[in-house]
Amino acid sequence: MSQEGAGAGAGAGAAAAAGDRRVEPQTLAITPLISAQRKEARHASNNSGNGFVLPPPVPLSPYPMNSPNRLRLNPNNEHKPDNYNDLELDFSPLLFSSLEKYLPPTLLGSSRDTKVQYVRELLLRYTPDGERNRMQKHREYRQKIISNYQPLHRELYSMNAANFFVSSFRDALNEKTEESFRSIMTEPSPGIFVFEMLQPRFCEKLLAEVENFEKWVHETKFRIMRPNTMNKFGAVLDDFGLETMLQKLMEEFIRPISTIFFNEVGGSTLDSHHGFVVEYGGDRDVDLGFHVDDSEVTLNVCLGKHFSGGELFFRGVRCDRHVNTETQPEEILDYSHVPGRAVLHRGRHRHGARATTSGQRTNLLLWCRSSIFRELRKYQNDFSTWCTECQRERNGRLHHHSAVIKSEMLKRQEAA
Ligand SMILES: O=C(O)CCC(=O)C(=O)O
Ligand SMILES: [Fe+2]
Repeated sequence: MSQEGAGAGAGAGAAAAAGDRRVEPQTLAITPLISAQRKEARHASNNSGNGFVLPPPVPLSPYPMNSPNRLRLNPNNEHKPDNYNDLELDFSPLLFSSLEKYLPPTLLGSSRDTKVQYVRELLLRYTPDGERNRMQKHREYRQKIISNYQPLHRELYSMNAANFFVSSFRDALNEKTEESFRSIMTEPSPGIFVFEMLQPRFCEKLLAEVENFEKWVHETKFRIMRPNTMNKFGAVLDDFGLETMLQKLMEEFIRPISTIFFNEVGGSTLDSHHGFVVEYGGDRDVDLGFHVDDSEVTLNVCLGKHFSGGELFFRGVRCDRHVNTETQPEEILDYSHVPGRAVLHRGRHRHGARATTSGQRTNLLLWCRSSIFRELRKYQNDFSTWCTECQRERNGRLHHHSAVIKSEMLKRQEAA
């Protein structure tokens, strides 16, 4: 969660607390390649000034410089890329397939493994050291958990729509049309969608699995990372083996919905996620402050059990620049969780959760991200397609311009 929003106590991104294995897009910036090449060229022509040519400088990079992997400038648009979705990769599978057409021609026909290795090496070269270390540490952390923790319900670890979802949700997802989605949803406030999603049996099993994991953590005294810096309790599902299932949940179920309702924030290109549960009541967290999520689209489903309180409160969608601007009355929405029922909203829709006043509440959260959207966002400063405040500013500018034009025209008419 980003540390934003009035009164928010949120942390600087879940990545910091319980990092996502996939790398954020900023690590793929093209600029370092250009400057590195320039530096090389400068060194190559280095002359000591006394007639002797200096030996080539020792490369400071830990990566061999003899034959660095490169992409072609002109893509081969005829090439049909492989699908990498089923692989456990440290970068988004979408990156591998979309970069494939830029591979050197000799590699285009090679095995998936060869291509993965080539592209991975290339991506790692542009990943800053700190980020690379963090990724490596997190990989080791997950590996340690997965090789020691014994799951309670193995059937949860691979996607099984018939056993996980209620039939109305499955039917709508078979059709994938706006009409079919609207038929199972309500939209109590613009951009907040509510629908029945999880079967009670699935919720029970997932709750039991989380409990079992926490028991293991307690018994082994394993120090786990919490889902984000705001929640002291809860667990990252991706860290104990549920990553593949949750990635499928995002790609096959949430992305089609987001393509229709959240296209302007990368809904159709969601390619990584952070999946976790939050736990309130009893000796767990009480409430959650006002914040925005580190996601483009957030899925929040209540798993149970019995509780009172814990309402979600929403206060309008804002970009970074406008995150602390005031709420308009029409942006206020309070929502009460119901087990099995999902809420889907933009990550930038400001929200929080009120105190769970009795019983216990556990919710499944899937923060869905789009690396392409994040990359493009860096070059923009007007987000009027989704930020209400940018929209208001834009309307103000348009209004002003048309008023100026009108008065100019009047002046000219009077003068004529
Ligand atoms: O407790 C809830 O339902 C909200 C959780 C949430 O907003 C989050 O974890 O980002
Ligand atoms: Fe949130």
